[in-house]
Amino acid sequence: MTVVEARASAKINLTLHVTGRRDDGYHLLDSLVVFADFGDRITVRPATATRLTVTGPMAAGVPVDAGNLVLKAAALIGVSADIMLEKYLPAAAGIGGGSSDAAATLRALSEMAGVAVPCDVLSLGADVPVCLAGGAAWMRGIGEDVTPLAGVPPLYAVLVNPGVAVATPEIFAGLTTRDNPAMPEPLPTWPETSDFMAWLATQRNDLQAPAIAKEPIIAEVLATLLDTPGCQLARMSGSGATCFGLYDSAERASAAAGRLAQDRPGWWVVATRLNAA
Ligand SMILES: C[C@@](CO)(OP(=O)(O)O)[C@H](O)COP(=O)(O)OP(=O)(O)OC[C@H]1O[C@@H](n2ccc(N)nc2=O)[C@H](O)[C@@H]1O
Ligand SMILES: Nc1ncnc2c1ncn2[C@@H]1O[C@H](COP(=O)(O)OP(=O)(O)O)[C@@H](O)[C@H]1O
Repeated sequence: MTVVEARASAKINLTLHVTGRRDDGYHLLDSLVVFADFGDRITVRPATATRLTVTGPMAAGVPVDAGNLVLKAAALIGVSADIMLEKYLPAAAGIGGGSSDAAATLRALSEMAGVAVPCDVLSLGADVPVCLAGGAAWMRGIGEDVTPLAGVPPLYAVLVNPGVAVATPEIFAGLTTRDNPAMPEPLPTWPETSDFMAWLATQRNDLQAPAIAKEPIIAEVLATLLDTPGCQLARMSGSGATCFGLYDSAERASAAAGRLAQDRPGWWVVATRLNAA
C-alpha cells in the first residue's frame, strides 16, 4: 500500500505590496514569498472514500468538514484517500497554513495515485499557486502569477503569533490606499545576505497598517522582536497576525525565540530557517 507524506511549510511574505484592485474586489499583489523549514504534515493512504483526521498541537478550531482546504484539494484532484493532517501552524495567521496544506495534499495525492496536479489551483485560494511552486517566488496578479526566484539567500528567522486569528477580507477592507508602488522590475540582485536585508528594509507589507489598526498587539509583537539581540528586520506576513524577525545567525534567532517563549507564554514562537535548501 502506498503511503505518501508531504510537508506543508509555512509561507512567509517577505514583502507584500498591494498595487491595485480588480473589478471583482480581489487585490493585485506584488510579493516576495519564501517558505520555512517548519510546517504542517500531511499523510495520505489509498482508500475507497476520502476521510480526514486532524491532529497536532494547533488542531483546535481547524475545520474537519468540507470547509477544510485539504478536502477541497482532494476533491479538485479527484483522488480518494485516508488523509491525516498534523497541524503545527496556527490557522488564520498570514502564513498560509490552509493553502500550504492544500498544496501538500495535491502533491501527495498526485504521487500516491500517479495523476497530474490540475493546472488551475487558484480556485482553492490565492495563496495555493505559490504554495504549490514551493520555493522562493515572486507572486503577482491576485496570486496566480508565480515566478520562481533564484538568488534569494537562506535566512534565520523567528516567527511569532500573538494568538489572535485575523480574517483576511477584513484586513484588505481596511486599506486606505490600493494603488501602492510595486517592487522594482527587474528585481535587484543581492550578492550578499546583507544586501538582501538592506533591500528588504526598503520594501513593505501594505497590509501591516490595517492589521495593526484591527489588532494593535501586532505592533507590540514587532517592537518585541526588534528589541531582541541580532534582529535586523521585523515585519508582518500576509494579512497577519504572524510576524517574522530576521537575524544574523542561527544562534541569535534561537536565543531570541527562547527568550520570547519565556517572556510571552501566550504567544506562538518558532525559530526557523527560511528558504533553506
Ligand atoms: C493575503 C495573502 C498574501 O499571500 O496571505 P494570507 O494572509 O492569506 O496568508 C493571500 O493573498 C491570501 O490568500 P488566500 O488566503 O488563499 O486568499 P483567498 O482565500 O483566495 O481569499 C480570501 C479573501 O482575501 C481577499 N483577497 C485575497 C487575495 C487577493 N489577491 N485579494 C484579496 O482581496 C478577498 O477578500 C478574499 O475573499
Ligand atoms: N487545513 C486548514 N488549516 C487551517 N485552516 C484551514 C484549513 N482549511 C480551511 N481552513 C480555514 O481557512 C481559514 C484561513 O486559514 P489559513 O489558511 O491558515 O490562514 P491565512 O489565509 O491567514 O494564511 C481558517 O480560518 C480556517 O477556518
